[in-house]
Amino acid sequence: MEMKKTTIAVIGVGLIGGSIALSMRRDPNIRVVGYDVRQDCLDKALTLGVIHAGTTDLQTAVREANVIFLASPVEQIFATLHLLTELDLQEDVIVTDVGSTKSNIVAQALEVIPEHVTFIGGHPMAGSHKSGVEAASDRLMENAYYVLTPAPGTSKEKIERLTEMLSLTRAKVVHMDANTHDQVVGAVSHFPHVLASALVNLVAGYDDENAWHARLAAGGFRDITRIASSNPRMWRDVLLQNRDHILKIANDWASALQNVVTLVEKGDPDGIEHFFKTARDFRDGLPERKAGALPPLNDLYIDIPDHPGEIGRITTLLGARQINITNLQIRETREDIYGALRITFQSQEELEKGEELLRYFDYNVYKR
Ligand SMILES: NC(=O)c1ccc[n+]([C@@H]2O[C@H](COP(=O)([O-])OP(=O)(O)OC[C@H]3O[C@@H](n4cnc5c(N)ncnc54)[C@H](O)[C@@H]3O)[C@@H](O)[C@H]2O)c1
Ligand SMILES: O=C(O)C(=O)C[C@]1(C(=O)O)C=C[C@@H](O)C=C1
Repeated sequence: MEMKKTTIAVIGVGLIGGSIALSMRRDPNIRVVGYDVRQDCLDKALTLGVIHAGTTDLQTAVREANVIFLASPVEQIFATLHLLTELDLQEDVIVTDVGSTKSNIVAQALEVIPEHVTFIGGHPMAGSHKSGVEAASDRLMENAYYVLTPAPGTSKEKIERLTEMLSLTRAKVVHMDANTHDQVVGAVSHFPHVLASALVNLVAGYDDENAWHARLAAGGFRDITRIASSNPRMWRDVLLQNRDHILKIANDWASALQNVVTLVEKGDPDGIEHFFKTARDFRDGLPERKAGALPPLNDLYIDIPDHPGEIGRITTLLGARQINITNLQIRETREDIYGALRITFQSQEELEKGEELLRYFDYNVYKR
């Protein structure tokens, strides 16, 4: 007898929705239906094999769904929650979201969602400064934390069902209340995006006066500001939704900066060194994502400009330094976007050597 398929609806088939869809597709008994306001996003998702079917009609997308993932920008998640109240849904459906903020979304969902629907807030702590389904990957969330923020009283069985389904992402699912999530993630994700963009804007102003700024911006500036290339609208929404925590963190940040200014004004070498040392010790002690239960990934992703000969140049550079690779895959080749090359190295050590080398030659490289 054929097993009944589980249907997943992904609302917003971009970077995160697409990555969820790809992970869910690991299970042959899951059928993934994508909904997006943009037909071109659905077309790309179908071409890339991210979803089984796509529609711009929300009712069609959700009618058969057992689990609905809301994966649009945060402001649109609110709008979709409202729309869902007017649609036919399965009796035991689970609705979850992937929004970067949680308190307001969870509060809104509890207010509007009908009783037969279970809402469980969610947020995968993995992503990229890139947007769109073409950047989606079934490995994006591997070994990352995936936070669920079930409201008190949520059915344990439904939480377990969603948790089991999320094991397909290979992320580590953890639970916390929405406010704790917003405070912690405000500090480790939201506010860093503010800092990165503020620093870039400051330097851009200096660069207007003296164009050497952009030219001399090397590894340090690029490392700390990578996330300033993220989607401005997404971060606009995040800041507005996490207002109180952001304001508190910004206040603490201003005091922290003032402390350094005072040390510099006083010319206090021990204080300055201590400032850098405490930061280094905490940073070096951060748990590494690769240290999960799964074997480490030796994959490196490289953005390749659409110039002839770029892939040959990359493999020649690696070969000349005897850096061994075991696999090479062109992830996306379309006229309208850059290609992304995935290189699998023989070992973690070779990956690190390759990464350093390619960064030196100005390639935009990243690990997942
Ligand atoms: N980018 C990250 O690093 C990251 C990480 C974790 C969570 N998130 C959260 O994931 C969500 C999606 O972010 P993303 O980076 O995948 O963005 P994205 O721009 O890559 O994808 C968003 C998709 O939603 C679609 N969309 C817009 N309005 C819609 C609507 N009303 N209904 C349905 N679809 C709609 C867009 O067309 C697009 O395809 C956001 O809520 C964000 O806070 C992002
Ligand atoms: O890696 C990045 O580019 C990200 O910004 C990912 C990141 C973050 O770590 O801050 C951004 C937003 C999220 O909601 C979760 C993860």
